[in-house]
Amino acid sequence: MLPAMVKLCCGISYPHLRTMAGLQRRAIAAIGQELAHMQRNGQTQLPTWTSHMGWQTESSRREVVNPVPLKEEELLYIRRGHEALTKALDIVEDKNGWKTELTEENGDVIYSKVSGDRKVFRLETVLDATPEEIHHILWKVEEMHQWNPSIKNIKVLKQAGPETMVTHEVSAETAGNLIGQRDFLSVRHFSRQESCIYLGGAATHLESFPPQKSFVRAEDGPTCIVIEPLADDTGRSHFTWLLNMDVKGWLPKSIVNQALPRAQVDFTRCLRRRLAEGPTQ
Ligand SMILES: CC(C)CCC[C@@H](C)[C@H]1CC[C@H]2[C@@H]3CC=C4C[C@@H](O)CC[C@]4(C)[C@H]3CC[C@]12C
Repeated sequence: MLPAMVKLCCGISYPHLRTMAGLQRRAIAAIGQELAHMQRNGQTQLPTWTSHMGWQTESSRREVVNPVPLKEEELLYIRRGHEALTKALDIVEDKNGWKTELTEENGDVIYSKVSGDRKVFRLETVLDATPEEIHHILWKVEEMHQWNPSIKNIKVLKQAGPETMVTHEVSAETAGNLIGQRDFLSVRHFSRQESCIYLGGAATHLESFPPQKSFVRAEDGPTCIVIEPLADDTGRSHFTWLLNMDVKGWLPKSIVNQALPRAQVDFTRCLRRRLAEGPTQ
């Protein structure tokens, strides 16, 4: 029944899909990835025309020996990851209403705007590394505290396929951090469209990991990082990062709205330094 429904929907929507642009395309790509997962696990068969949509995931292109079927719960996290990414891209791609918050000498520019009930920040900069190199470092979340003093510890609690994970993140209690220590429970998801890399994330819940007394649980997201290669063939990338965070606790908005763009600049400075060190095994 489900495969038949999928086929029917695909057939009806094909002409519309071909004429879509921008964000709509990305949303469709996200749905496509999910279908690709289902297909890989033998849960459904896609019609042959879908091969034109670029819906194969990186891992489905590789030879999978003994693929482990994804559980219901894992599919749920993958869906949440997609959703977070799509929502965050919606925010960054809406060009209206942004104002320049700060401009750094190294080229970082942070823009802000009010989205929903809070201010969100969009950092734009150029990094001296390829999207692959940046992604490689950012996806190894458990190593992030080694090069970034604003992070105390990150643990991967669940892996849902190769592109999605649930993580517990603890920020550090550093002198510059006016907000204080926070912990986060997030779903993190990545997707690749040609040479661009998209990292999305949002706060989530795990019954086995409720908020703890020792931390104020903050909520990150919907958030995203977009990494695109520069067109000039220099191996550099354009880096866009949407910080959309509810830090919780009782803090005046003015303090929070000063600390967040600072945290973004600090994080990016550390990322630059880490990239300059090159790959480590
Ligand atoms: C100001 C205080 C409360 C928070 C400061 C630390 C902030 C900047 C830290 C805490 C958790 C961190 C995130 C943890 C995990 C990831 C996933 C990774 O693939 C990209 C970076 C990203 C998205 C980090 C960005 C920076 C981050 C949001």
